[in-house]
Amino acid sequence: MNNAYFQITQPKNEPVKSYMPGSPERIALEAELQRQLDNPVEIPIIIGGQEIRSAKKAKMICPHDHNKVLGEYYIAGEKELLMAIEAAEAAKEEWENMPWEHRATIFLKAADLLTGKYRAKVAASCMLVQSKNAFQAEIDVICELADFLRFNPYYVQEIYKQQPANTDGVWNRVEYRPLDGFVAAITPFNFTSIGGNLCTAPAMVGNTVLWKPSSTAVLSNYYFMQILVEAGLPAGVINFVPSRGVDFGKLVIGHPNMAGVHFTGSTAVFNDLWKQVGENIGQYVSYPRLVGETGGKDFIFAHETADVEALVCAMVLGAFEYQGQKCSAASRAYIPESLWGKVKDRLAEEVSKVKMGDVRDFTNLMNAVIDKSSFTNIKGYIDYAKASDDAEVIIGGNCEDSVGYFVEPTVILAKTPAFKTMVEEIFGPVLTVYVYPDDKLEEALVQCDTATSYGLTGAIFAQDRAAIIKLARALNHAAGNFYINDKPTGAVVGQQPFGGSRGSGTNDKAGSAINLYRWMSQRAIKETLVPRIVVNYPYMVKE
Ligand SMILES: NC(=O)c1ccc[n+]([C@@H]2O[C@H](COP(=O)([O-])OP(=O)(O)OC[C@H]3O[C@@H](n4cnc5c(N)ncnc54)[C@H](O)[C@@H]3O)[C@@H](O)[C@H]2O)c1
Ligand SMILES: N[C@@H](CCC=O)C(=O)O
Repeated sequence: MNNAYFQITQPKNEPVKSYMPGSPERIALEAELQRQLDNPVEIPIIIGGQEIRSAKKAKMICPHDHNKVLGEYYIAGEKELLMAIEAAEAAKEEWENMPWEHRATIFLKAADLLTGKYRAKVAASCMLVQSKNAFQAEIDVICELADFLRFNPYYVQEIYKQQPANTDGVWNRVEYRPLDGFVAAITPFNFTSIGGNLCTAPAMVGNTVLWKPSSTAVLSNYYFMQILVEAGLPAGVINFVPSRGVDFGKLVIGHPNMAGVHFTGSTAVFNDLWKQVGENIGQYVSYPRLVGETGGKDFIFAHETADVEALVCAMVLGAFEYQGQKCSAASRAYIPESLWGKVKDRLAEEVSKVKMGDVRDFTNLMNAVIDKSSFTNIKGYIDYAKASDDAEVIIGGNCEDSVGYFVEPTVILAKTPAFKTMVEEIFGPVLTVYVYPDDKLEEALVQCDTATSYGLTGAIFAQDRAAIIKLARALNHAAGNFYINDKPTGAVVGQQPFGGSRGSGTNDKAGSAINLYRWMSQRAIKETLVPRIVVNYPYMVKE
């Protein structure tokens, strides 16, 4: 065997393309959107490198035009899930023994395929099936996903370099083994990059994986799976199994060789998975690693010295980009009374300019929410606020689902800081504002810190440095991603490692070394060069 130390150079973030009218990327994307609309597809399950067609299928539609069918996908049932476990187990030995630089190359190549020849295809699929505008699709499934694929191998390399100290005559080494079993990656609808990261991060360090994508994101997730295959991912390393959550839970989560859960989604589902693991705890070969990034009730907190224009811009983009369907979306704001008049007028003015509709109209900032049940849930919160004496819907509030699942950007003014929409995650374009008296800053900070069970993202707006320090301290545990004079969304891999604590997850920071450690199991080796052969301690001599 030839040996050498290889070096992945520190990656750069994938540049975000502009999609200006007439640009090559815009022309390619528009053509691809039409091509996918005209050509419905059929998506197989992928197990052990084979395309599998089960007895059950479901339709994929455009949320902004729900009569438009993009195709169908096959649903893995009990038989297919058991096959996938077998395939992951069969692929494990060869995969974990592959030299790491060869494993890394597969993901680096996938990034280049994604940002190169498949850019338009994958971006268009994400726009159509998840109802994202061109910019939101570009930052998600192209740039962020490529960043995960390039930064994670670099972090793996930096981890593998870490070695313990030696003493005279002893060489201490640590090896970074994959986990002793397979990993279950369960992924949400809202970010294809998260789907791609959750299955590839454990695989990069030698694990094999069952990937359960969300039922409303199968199309874009599948196109990414195809890229991994083209990049050279061996059969069985990642098995693509769209399936019902309950089936996946029952068969996969409780399996004795299940070594880790890599989850992103709602807090309730993660709690349920954790309980299932607890119920099966005596059965596992190893204690499963549980990594979950979950819900949020993310805040913007303004101080009386805040720059109103910057604050309003952050409120609009933070709350309404991608229809508020980001775990990081601003969904509650605390505004001092002295600024509220101006903030309210400017907010109404900016929201009135926001256009909503089909993703093919590039002048739309907003599109549809993901599905009927999400639409009904969001509308329920808005109707609750309309009917309540403790709140007033001051902007938007209309919902219309005859063509697509459209919810207007909505602002609710809450009279109490514990009003339902100030506290519960809605996951839609609804921002609730609580106006606090300027002389009650401390109380408002305590409310912001303690009102919800979450701790994901939050932003403060202030120009006074002493105020920035005070607010940052008071909200120390309220957010795992904390922003000063910026919106609480849009974390970039390699710049703002992402994740929260409290009810928002295990804070194992997606796109960072911390996350990758969770998929490794160290073996510490002590090698003694010339072993001792005398049992007695040196002082056990006759004087
Ligand atoms: N913290 C983060 O980084 C982050 C990022 C994105 C989304 N989210 C959160 O995700 C949620 C929105 O996404 P979603 O609607 O896809 O979430 P979800 O919890 O409904 O679904 C997530 C995944 O879990 C699966 N699932 C559902 N029930 C299951 C069960 N019983 N057993 C196994 N799997 C099951 C779903 O099919 C899906 O694949 C929001 O709460 C949002 O805040 C968090
Ligand atoms: N990482 C994304 C949020 C992902 C959750 O939905 C952001 O920072 O806005």
